[in-house]
Amino acid sequence: MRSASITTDSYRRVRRISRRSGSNFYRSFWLLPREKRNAMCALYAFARITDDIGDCDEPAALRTRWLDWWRQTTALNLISDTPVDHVPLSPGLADDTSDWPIDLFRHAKEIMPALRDTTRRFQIPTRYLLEIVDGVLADQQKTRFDTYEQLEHYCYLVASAVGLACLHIWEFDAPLPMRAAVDCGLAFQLTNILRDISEDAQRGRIYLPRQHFAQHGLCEDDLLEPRPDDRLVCLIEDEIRRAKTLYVSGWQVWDSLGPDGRPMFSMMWRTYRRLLDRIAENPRAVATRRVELSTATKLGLVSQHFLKPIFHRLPVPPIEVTEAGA
Ligand SMILES: CC(C)=CCC/C(C)=C/CC/C(C)=C/COP(=O)(O)OP(=O)(O)O
Repeated sequence: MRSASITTDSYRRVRRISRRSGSNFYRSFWLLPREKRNAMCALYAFARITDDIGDCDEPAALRTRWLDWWRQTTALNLISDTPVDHVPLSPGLADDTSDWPIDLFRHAKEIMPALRDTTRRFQIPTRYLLEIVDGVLADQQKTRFDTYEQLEHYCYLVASAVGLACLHIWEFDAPLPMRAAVDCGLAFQLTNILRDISEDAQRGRIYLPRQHFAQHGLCEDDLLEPRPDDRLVCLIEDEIRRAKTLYVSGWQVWDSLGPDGRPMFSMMWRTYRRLLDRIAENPRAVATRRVELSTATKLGLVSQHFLKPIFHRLPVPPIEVTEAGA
């Protein structure tokens, strides 16, 4: 197959992976012009597959080997165009790649051409993509954080690095709004951690730092109690306040974006900020089950699509700032 049609086919695959993911973010991709939307699908498919390797039902040692191979494949593909079949297999990985999880080998062959095209077209530093893999790799080795700084570093890798890559696709006015982009990633990831807090705890993963549990006289096992006690609710409320402040700082990304990126950024920000509001409405509930946005809320957010011509001029709703500052 000629290289142009390999790339076209690869974009078809990443669009399908993104569409089928059911992600809260996918709807916002439609606010971008086609070339940028395709690039977002390539980035999303890459992050989705990375996450799926880390979450698959195989022993941690094996997941780590697959992630190592995935990291090396990404680096070699993006930096030196090395075909996926030529990437050496690390010791302990089965030669029969059909036994690999989630069809990893096939996925790699399918998505790398689109990812390579996207990173070159939009000059996305390879470093950000490798950082995303590093975050998921770290998650295999360490499922607890002692301090908030350690949690921040993890969130930087799995979320802020995604945001920094997005900024290259959306286009921004230099200089890169690094602090705001990092805070936005932290805000999203903290929201995600709060939403999934009970599911993750059942799977032995606790992301909120021990330092914060200790401040409330709690230990991590308290997360597994069927009836969350008031101290746990206070801990969750503290994290909600922290996340709200990060959303305000993260919103400053908007100022640096051009007209293509603003609607999508705004919708992503509003979707996850709304999710945080849902969590805040009943912090006790989130300690025992995952909270979702209602279909009506999702439809409301989608309807902003029809405001596209004026959307990029909308400022952040003042209520968000007031709430976060409170
Ligand atoms: C500057 C900037 C834009 C920063 C933010 C970067 C960003 C988009 C981070 C995503 C982190 C996150 C919570 C992913 C979950 O995705 P998912 O598809 O699993 O989400 P879902 O479970 O809510 O559907």
